[in-house]
Amino acid sequence: MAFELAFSGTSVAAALVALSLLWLSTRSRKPHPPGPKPKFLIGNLKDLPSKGYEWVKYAAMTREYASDVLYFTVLGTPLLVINSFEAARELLDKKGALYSSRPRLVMIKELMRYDWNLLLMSYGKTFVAQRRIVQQEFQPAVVTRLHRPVIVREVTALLSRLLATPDVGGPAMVDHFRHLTGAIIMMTTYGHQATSAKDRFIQIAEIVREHAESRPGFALVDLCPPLKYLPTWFPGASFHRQAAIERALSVRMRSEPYQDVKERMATGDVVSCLATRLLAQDDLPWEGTGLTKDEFVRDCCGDVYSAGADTAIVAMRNFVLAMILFPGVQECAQEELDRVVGRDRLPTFDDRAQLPYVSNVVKESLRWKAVSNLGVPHATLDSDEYRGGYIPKGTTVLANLYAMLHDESVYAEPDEFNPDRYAPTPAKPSGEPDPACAAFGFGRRVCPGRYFADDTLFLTMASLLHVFRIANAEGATGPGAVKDVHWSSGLVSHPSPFPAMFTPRFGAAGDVVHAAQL
Ligand code: HEM
Repeated sequence: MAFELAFSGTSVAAALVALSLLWLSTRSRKPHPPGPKPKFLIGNLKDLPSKGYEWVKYAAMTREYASDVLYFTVLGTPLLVINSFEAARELLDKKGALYSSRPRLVMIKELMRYDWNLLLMSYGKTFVAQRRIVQQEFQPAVVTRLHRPVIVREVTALLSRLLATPDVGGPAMVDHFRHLTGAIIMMTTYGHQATSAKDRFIQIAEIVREHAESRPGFALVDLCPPLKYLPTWFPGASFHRQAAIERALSVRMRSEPYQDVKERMATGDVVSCLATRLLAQDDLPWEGTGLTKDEFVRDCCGDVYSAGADTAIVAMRNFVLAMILFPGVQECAQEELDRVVGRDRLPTFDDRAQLPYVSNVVKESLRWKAVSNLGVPHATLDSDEYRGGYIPKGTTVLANLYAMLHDESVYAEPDEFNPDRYAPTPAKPSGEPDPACAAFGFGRRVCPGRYFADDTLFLTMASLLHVFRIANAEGATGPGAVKDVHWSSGLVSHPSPFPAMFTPRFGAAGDVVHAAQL
């Protein structure tokens, strides 16, 4: 594990004293779930997988310790890693009330003051109130009525941009998808039309999101919280300066687009969006949160971009990669689209029921490469027991979504991209399980944006497949057509950049897209 902070001998000494006390206070005589034996003071610090692909290494440890849950202590902090659907259902779903908090995360939440954000917020009144609002706003009926028209418009705009620049290098592809998801989220949340991926609000949100997302919980101050009391001038306490910069950015991220929509409301130049709807609502559950109504609405709006933009971009990039590497899948999906949609219009949401194969491509994209391999860490609100193993209060819990979505006993040949696996067979009348039951997390923290995400992914993937043949930069497809793609660690696993080419599949493709834009 790479510490992200510089630290001096003095701060290490201070940390050691604090750790000894912590170590003594957290030792338990009860047996914990299986895992490597902890060492004095540092616990299992050296046993934790590092240097990338941690999810694969945790999955391998499950075989080594013959247990689907693994227990570690890291500098006094307990950590539980869940490697199977069954254990995730037992603990995170069925005992949701116990497993629904988030870890302390000193650097991000206490020093960067990102504690206003739902994704990282610990259980409490503000969490319950904010979660209710975000959940209501992104439930299926609201997504269908309010958000689908925005998705349709922005997906059509993406097709038009790709017709103009069919050959997209890795970074350009990210920009195309960032423009798409950013424009959808900025419009649904603030009624703001983003005209490029360089939009000012998208840019600020991106910087903040990148900082918050990169391996939260693994800065030295997270592993040894008493370090946060070191004065700013103290050798090794440079994290305070870093946190101050990021704190200011985080304030801008949630304040500037919100201020902007309120100014537009004052002049009457505004379309209905999350901010206007919430501000007009009399029964918002903000009381008891310690915030004013204005601050509460501002924070609910701020939640959406930070949790929703990058996740969808990564799912889309993984899909493009799969379409290049598995051309047979691409052809089957295009055959279905030609049959159901024809070649004189674009696919719509109403077509979905007649497009089972394309719908299964969406599912398989979320399974083949999980957007968030280790999910967002949960934390226990009280002690618990699982198969005789004691799990203390305050344990950080990682759900290894990769291990669940690549479990060979659940998904045959899990590394293959095979949408047919979801089709019913005599042996498996319901097909293999829908990966949504893990890809979007668990229990009371399950992703509230999952229906919105599913709609966005369906229309984007169906439309790209309908209009374009997707290939590598030389126009080739098949195994080996893209080499050396790596996935990053962190809350979201980004693939490294790879080039792709989007070539119109039929002569009238441009006209069809143009007609849909009118
Ligand atoms: C492919 C797209 C997406 C994936 C794979 C995804 C996945 C996830 C996962 C794994 C979690 C953590 C769940 C847990 O802690 O157990 C989560 C949380 C969350 N997601 Fe998504 N998400 C996606 C898109 C979106 C979108 C579009 C939104 C916008 C509304 C959104 C909003 C949220 C929020 C607000 C949370 C925090 C919920 C909480 O902590 O209570 N997500 N998502």
